[in-house]
Amino acid sequence: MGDEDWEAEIIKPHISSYVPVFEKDRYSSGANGDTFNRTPASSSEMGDGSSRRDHFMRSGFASGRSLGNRDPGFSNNKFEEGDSSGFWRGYQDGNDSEASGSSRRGGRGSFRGCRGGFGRGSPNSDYEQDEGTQRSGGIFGSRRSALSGAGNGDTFQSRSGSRSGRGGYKGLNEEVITGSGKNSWKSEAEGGESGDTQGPKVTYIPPPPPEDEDSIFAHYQTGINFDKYDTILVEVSGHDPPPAILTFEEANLCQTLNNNIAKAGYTKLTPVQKYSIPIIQGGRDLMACAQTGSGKTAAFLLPILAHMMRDGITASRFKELQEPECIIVAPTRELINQIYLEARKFSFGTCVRAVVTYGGTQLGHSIRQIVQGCNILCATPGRLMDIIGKEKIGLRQVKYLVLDEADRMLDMGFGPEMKKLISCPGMPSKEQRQTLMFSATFPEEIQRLAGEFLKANYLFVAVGQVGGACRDVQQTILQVGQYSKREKLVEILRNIGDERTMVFVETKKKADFIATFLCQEKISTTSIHGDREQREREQALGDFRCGKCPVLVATSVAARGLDIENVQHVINFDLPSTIDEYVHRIGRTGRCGNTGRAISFFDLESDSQLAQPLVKVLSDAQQDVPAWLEEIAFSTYGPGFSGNARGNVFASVDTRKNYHGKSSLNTAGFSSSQAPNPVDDESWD
Ligand SMILES: Nc1ncnc2c1ncn2[C@@H]1O[C@H](COP(=O)(O)OP(=O)(O)OP(=O)(O)O)[C@@H](O)[C@H]1O
Repeated sequence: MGDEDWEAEIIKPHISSYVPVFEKDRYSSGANGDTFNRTPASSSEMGDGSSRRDHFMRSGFASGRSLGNRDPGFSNNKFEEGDSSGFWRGYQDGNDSEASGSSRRGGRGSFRGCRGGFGRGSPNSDYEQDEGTQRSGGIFGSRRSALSGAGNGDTFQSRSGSRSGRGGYKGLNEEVITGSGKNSWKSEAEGGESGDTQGPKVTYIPPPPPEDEDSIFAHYQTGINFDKYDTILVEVSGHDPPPAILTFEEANLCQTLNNNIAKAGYTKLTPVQKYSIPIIQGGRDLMACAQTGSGKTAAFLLPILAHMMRDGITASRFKELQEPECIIVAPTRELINQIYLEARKFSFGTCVRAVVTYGGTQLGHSIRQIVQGCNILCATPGRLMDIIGKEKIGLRQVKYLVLDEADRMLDMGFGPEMKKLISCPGMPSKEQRQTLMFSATFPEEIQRLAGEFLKANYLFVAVGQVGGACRDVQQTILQVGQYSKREKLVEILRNIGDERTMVFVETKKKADFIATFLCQEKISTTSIHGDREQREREQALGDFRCGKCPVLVATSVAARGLDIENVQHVINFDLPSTIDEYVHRIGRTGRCGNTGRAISFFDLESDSQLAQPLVKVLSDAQQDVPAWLEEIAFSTYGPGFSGNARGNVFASVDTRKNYHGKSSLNTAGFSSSQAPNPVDDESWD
């Protein structure tokens, strides 16, 4: 079946009339609606459709694979709006369960353009992160990927047999807990290499990052609102915080670090950096919460590197067992790789060696990198435990443990693994190491869990509203029913033109479907989600980054941390189930003082539970709140709800205050909550 035939199958309902007209940016630096007393951070190519299509076929998503040649059952369903028996309806209902998947599986096997996930056994949603999210419940043994290698035209490959055969498959890409001792951590990669399981061998070796200085220090420009960061209120709580610094000079970094900072184009500290750098340099544990895109990565990397240099760190040598001084963990592969590149940049010209390891890549390759020397290990959790289990990494020298996207690292998905990590033999106790947690969101319950990882006197830094959205993102919420979403999406994307846009959907299969659909519409698109091979994921991200594919359809795997230049729009085709997720997703635009736009499709049928927190996020960020959304929020939560009132939607402050603290001003002039007896070490279980 030719492409034309495929296109003919997409039924086009009438185009709805409303397309948001993007106003001129209307960032307001006035009163921010924050009801807390805080101090300001500063006291002082694709032209025509056919080429887009061609490109789509060449690279990234579904590349080289037939968009035709589909299963008759699938084509019979025709993606018709409202066709309740069809595939479209099937996944929109979220019934992705294994039980209901048999008919879809047939369709999936031969529908090669729209790969991945049909009939996958995750109920309701294929929400995924790299590792761990779905490590319990119904997905064991149910995962199957579809096509391999981008651009190679490969045929469908199911991995489900081998995975389910291993038993206890607990992650999307790696890890099986087999039960005992240090060897209980097994990965897909390990299975393939050690031969003790039947898993497929993971052979992907990521290309080495460029070595030339220009590439290492390549950066994008700060935006027009960068200076407005200074007006954001900052609150520090905890006992005896050190004063903030105002300039890089005050950080007293060594010359090499200063050179690297200058080469990176940093001239001025962001608020989270002003407060976090002295806290970390002072040896304190830290939980820092600051808006997306405001420089949290450098806020922990710079003081750690400064300490390492101050301590006269020596170049680590080839050894079978490496003992890094710093371990950084993050929830997704792409994010940890990005952090690694930042670490490499700031440590340029020093003897500090950073190494990255993450799932979906050949374990042997990671080990070869590690044994050559490792001062800073950047890792995703599953792969980290693998490497520790293989006795390639020892923990005795760990002085700094960093959890980026810390709320995610401590939640149900990764929390148990993080707990295992800190209980690993050799890991210094929390009193003996420095533990640093960073995120843009920090729900109260997660803050309490964090106490187990942090010294009792840790400091809490809140830049702006904890869990609040970046104000440089213009947010628009549109009421769009599920059967009108595709048309609305196309309408908006045509209006946007070639500006870089991330489209978030809720499931992996929908990511594929929407990417395929956009391709049909001659909009050059690629996709990233957890069922794609790592090679494909990196290819997709690369094509998006360089502008070859201006549209990236993504699941939540791309919601956090990714720092991609020039992402001007985020579209929530599906709203996420939590407001924190929403905040992270829209934070892929409007970074580092640049402006961005986010449009979200609000489906009355499925999104009403998000109305209240959405109203709050919008009003806190001084965005227009649609009257209809307020009405839904009121009707859902009753007359007591006030969109502007601070509800219990976020942890608006350091949770220790709710129990012990009283606010006072410290010498630096910022509010400091006295917390002499902060969080007790609550039992995790
Ligand atoms: N002081 C600075 N001056 C100029 N650019 C900076 C500065 N600090 C950070 N940046 C740049 O700002 C961008 C965003 O930084 P970063 O990715 O660390 O944000 P983040 O706060 O971790 O975001 P997220 O919450 O989405 O993870 C990066 O490109 C980074 O290089």
